[in-house]
Amino acid sequence: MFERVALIGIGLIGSSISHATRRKGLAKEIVGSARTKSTLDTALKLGLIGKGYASAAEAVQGADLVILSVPVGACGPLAAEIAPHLKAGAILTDVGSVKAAVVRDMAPHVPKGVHFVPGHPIAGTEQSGPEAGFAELFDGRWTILTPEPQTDAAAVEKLKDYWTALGSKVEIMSPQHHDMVLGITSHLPHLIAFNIVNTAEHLERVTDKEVIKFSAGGFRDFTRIAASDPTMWRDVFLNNKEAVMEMLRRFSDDLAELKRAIEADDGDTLFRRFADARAIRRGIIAAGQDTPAPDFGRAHGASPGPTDEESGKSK
Ligand SMILES: NC(=O)c1ccc[n+]([C@@H]2O[C@H](COP(=O)([O-])OP(=O)(O)OC[C@H]3O[C@@H](n4cnc5c(N)ncnc54)[C@H](O)[C@@H]3O)[C@@H](O)[C@H]2O)c1
Ligand SMILES: O=C(O)C(=O)C[C@]1(C(=O)O)C=C[C@@H](O)C=C1
Repeated sequence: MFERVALIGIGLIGSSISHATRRKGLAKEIVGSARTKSTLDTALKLGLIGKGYASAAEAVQGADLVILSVPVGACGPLAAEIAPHLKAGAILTDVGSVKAAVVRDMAPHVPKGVHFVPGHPIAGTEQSGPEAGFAELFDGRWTILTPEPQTDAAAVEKLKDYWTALGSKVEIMSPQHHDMVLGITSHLPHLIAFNIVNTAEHLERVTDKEVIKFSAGGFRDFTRIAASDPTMWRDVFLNNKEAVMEMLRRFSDDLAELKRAIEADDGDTLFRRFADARAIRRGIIAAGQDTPAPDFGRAHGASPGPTDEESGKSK
């Protein structure tokens, strides 16, 4: 499908794209760049890229597909850096979890003749780094593309075909709609997980370690989500502020209703709200949308990559 694919950023998503691209033979050559030499060395050692470059500007030269797989906040500065080096006719895309801010930050740098088609695979795990990726990550999952209406239709179609070949189902929507939907289905759940794990940790000091010792399935599921990369999620919340604030307002209203029901011994309201939620979960399962992607990652022996803080990277 492509002569030369350039991966800028080779963490969980970049490395999974490489695995899935090679699984289907979708590119003659995959090259890449990473921010640190150790990531680049690992990517070369694992065969994720055939050639590694010290800078993104060098990596994109001659590529007919360029994919930014970096934290959302890094997309704008990287677009500015690579813009003069992009090949005419190339497709430029990203995989960021937020779309309106990425379009705002990247689009002004994209040269005429380069087709910018923003994207977001709704598939991931709590792991990060080049060793965390696996070829099946996108199988049966959605990828959302958010091109401007005036974007070259053939370029959009080609990227759609590529994500389909990587295993995804593809849908096209506006960046703003994407950010509202993901605000409630992905961003708010992560905020709640980060918060509940921290609250429990603070409580642990009071209850002398019992919170962790006796933690059951419910809390453990939250700790998996809360193990996600802090840099990635900081950038998500800084860049999808409006939608997340709106969803938080709605969430707080619903939580206040539950709180009032508990205070008032109102069992009917509690039962109704819990039954509604249970029906939604059962509907998701019936629709076959509860796919076990995170377990694939664990089965492949993935381990959490170092956080930027742990590896001493600054932002
Ligand atoms: N993890 C998920 O579940 C998931 C799912 C879908 C989309 N995404 C999105 O994909 C993107 C990448 O996430 P990931 O999970 O692969 O993260 P990751 O931490 O595994 O990899 C990120 C890569 O970007 C590089 N990087 C970080 N800061 C950079 C900078 N300033 N300039 C250049 N390179 C930089 C890192 O060195 C690393 O190679 C993010 O935008 C994220 O929102 C993540
Ligand atoms: O399964 C997980 O670990 C994820 O959090 C994946 C998840 C999600 O919320 O569904 C996280 C962020 C992405 O942008 C897309 C997918």
